Amino acid sequence: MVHVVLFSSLTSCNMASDPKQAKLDGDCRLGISEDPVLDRFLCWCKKAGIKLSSKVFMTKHGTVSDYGMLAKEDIEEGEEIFSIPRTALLSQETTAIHALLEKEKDSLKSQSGWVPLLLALMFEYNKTDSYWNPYLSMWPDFIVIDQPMFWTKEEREALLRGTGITEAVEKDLQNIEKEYNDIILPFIQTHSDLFDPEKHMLELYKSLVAFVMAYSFQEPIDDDDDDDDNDDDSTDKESTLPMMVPVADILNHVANHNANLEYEVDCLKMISIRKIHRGEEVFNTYGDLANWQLLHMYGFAEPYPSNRNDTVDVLMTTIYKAALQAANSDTERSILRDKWDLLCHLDIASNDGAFVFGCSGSLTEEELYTTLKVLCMSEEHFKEFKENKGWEEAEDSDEEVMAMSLSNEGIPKLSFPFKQLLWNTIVLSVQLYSSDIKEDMQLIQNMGKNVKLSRREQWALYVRYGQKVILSNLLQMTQPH
Ligand SMILES: C[S@@+](CC[C@H](N)C(=O)[O-])C[C@H]1O[C@@H](n2cnc3c(N)ncnc32)[C@H](O)[C@@H]1O
Repeated sequence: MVHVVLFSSLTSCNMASDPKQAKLDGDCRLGISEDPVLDRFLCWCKKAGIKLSSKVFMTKHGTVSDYGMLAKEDIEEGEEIFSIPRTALLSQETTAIHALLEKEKDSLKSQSGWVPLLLALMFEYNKTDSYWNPYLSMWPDFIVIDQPMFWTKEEREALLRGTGITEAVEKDLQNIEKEYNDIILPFIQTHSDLFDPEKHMLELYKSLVAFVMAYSFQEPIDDDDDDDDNDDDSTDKESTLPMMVPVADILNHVANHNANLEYEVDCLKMISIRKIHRGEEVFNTYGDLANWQLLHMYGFAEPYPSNRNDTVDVLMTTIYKAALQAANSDTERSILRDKWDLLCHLDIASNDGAFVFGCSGSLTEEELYTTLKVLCMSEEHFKEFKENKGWEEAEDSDEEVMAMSLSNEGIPKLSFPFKQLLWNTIVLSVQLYSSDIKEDMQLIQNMGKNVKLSRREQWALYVRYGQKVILSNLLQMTQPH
């Protein structure tokens, strides 16, 4: 059962554009705070129809990071903590320039799919009388998050080499610049009555991208709806539009979260998924994210070992490299090249893909199992495999068997050639980092004692160490006797 505890209805709200003025209009607020910017936002929330349980409050004090939400009374499992009507969501459909964005939609298509929302944010942010002003004013200039894209290249190399983040950031930076020059700049120059090209610079755009990366939401696609549509592929949605969800985006994340966002027809609701005690922070989940993904997109990582979703990516090309290194002749190397090309052709492996390992084994077991099997198979078997373009109905293509074989229980029981290849692959992967596991372990153990680290160094350490622990366990499991 859902218990709803709402603020009693208060007097009408004067949306003062001066934050200090809002303090005087305390009656209209959806809660009380000592922060005039937050007060003004709370006032806006009430007017926008957002309902907040009287058992919680928003604050910058006592949270894991800046704004967050704390419980001032115990909250039972299944209680509604707040609800947001869909009209209070900021997206390309609710911005004042939605008609223009719709008209120009073909020229605004981009790889990220974020361009219309980013333009909406740019427009609303600079419009002093924007309906969304009290919301967006919470993050002046959007300079809030310290994602690695804002670190120097040298820092990224020194702290994050081997983690997968440096490559992801390089791609992001290239895409941001390309989208800005190819799509955003021509658009704002054409619409100079709405946008000031002097104000809308690449640097602001980069901060906005970072903001959308860390604060926007994407409604999950309902698989049941797809099933109901059964055969009609034309109705299949690839993804939903990104949007800003005021109040929900105040919540911080931990893997062991205590609340979940539910998407209903008219509104979005944050519901507690277990008892939250008075004084505890209300935590949402941003997804089952590994520490490297949290640092890349949100600029933080969970302290080791609290992130149960932690994973490490092993580059697919590393397994190929390991197989080539173990080959004894040009003929063997040439067969391996054929095998690799076929795996890529069949979309089982790729030159920029990765095998993912979590705390209990492989999370990409189908790809890994097939790759191990093909790379280790005899020339005759490979000929057959090639002629069939894969296995039609091989006994061990069964998903459960593969998952079992590549779990932490299964890996030590793999055949010798599989284990040997996996071991060689992990040895090469470990070498990609700029520090070894012992150094990182000592840093973790001495943090707060004789070791003082900056925030960036700390986050990077949690990412590296978590990954190295998974790799080191894999080394033990695959150790050739
Ligand atoms: C959706 S916002 C949450 C609200 C944010 N704390 C604020 O003050 O605006 C996401 C950002 O909050 C911070 N954050 C969220 N969870 C965190 C955590 N467990 N530890 C440290 N920072 C966190 C990160 O900076 C992240 O990019």
